[in-house]
Amino acid sequence: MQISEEKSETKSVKEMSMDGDEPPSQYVVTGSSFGSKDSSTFIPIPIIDVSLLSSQTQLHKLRSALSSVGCFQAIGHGMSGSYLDKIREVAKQFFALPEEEKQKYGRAVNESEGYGNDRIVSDKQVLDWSYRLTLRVFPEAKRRLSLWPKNPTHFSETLEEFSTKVKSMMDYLVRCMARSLNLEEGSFIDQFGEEPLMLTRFNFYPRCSRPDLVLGVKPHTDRSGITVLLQDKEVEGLQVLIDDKWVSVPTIPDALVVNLGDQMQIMSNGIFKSIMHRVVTNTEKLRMSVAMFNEPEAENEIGPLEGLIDETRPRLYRNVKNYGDINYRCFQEGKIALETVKIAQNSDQK
Ligand SMILES: O=C(O)CCC(=O)C(=O)O
Ligand SMILES: [Fe+2]
Repeated sequence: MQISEEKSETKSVKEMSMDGDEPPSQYVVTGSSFGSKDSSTFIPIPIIDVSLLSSQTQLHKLRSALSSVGCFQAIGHGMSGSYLDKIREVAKQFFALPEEEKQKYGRAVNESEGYGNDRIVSDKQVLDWSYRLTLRVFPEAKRRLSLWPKNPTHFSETLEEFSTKVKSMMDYLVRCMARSLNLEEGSFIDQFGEEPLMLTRFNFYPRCSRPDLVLGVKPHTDRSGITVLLQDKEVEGLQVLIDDKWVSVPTIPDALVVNLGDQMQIMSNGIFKSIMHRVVTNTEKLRMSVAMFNEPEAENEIGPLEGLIDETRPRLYRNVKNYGDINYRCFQEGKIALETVKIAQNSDQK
């Protein structure tokens, strides 16, 4: 089997994109899961100024954003627009390399790190119209440097610096999230353990002739604690599900999108919401994004914080270890991971 898992007789997503081909059936999303964007209602995505999170007003805004929609656009995070452009440029240079060059970092079958398309787990799986380069950045000792591109030459150095900055932003945000709930600021961070994980994913979405049928990424929630996403500077594509409507997340060049992931939903006993999101394709322009995910150490047990459980809000989730594995198994079985760790509630407790 080929490393990329694409059969040699079939065209790659990139070739189909360039030729404007009708996408093959494996990429076509059918049924109600596709939905359509409801453009009749405008639902703004909250904007939070990270530099102001020492104030109660901004903390309140953070809590309200996370407990209603589960995402926000972060500004005032200390990374300038020109710095973020440098990251976008490195991603662009990598994806522009010839396919053989990128395949030097190809994801092996059954591995999650490296360059390639979807990991294929079932015949019925609908494929995403995208390419990704996934790399673990923390803990440092677990980096697989053989998969870190040598081309462009400053790739590793740029990724190292960016992930260090995003890590400290994430740690700060997770502390602020605890404070926004009137908890000790280390309450969530403690559950991440001594050596929390952090993963980067560079996403590349070629043009697609049928955006009405094909998604860049299917609807999902992130398995992370939180996710920080650098969007394309110009091309929109990310949509979040709010009140059953798909809402586009506007591109703000200097902002970083913060999505709450499943593990923070568990730790916050369901107060914070892990946001359902997807990426749409378009006929005109290719799109790129860089996502960073933090996660508790696999062997650390996580669970709802005691301070967030009482008679009016009973414990919603059991304690779990290695949620990443649970999430992956559920994906293979077509189950929703968060549902499998939920504690059944008596109706009189609700
Ligand atoms: O490309 C995007 O905007 C989002 C990507 C995403 O949801 C993911 O990588 O988990
Ligand atoms: Fe995501």
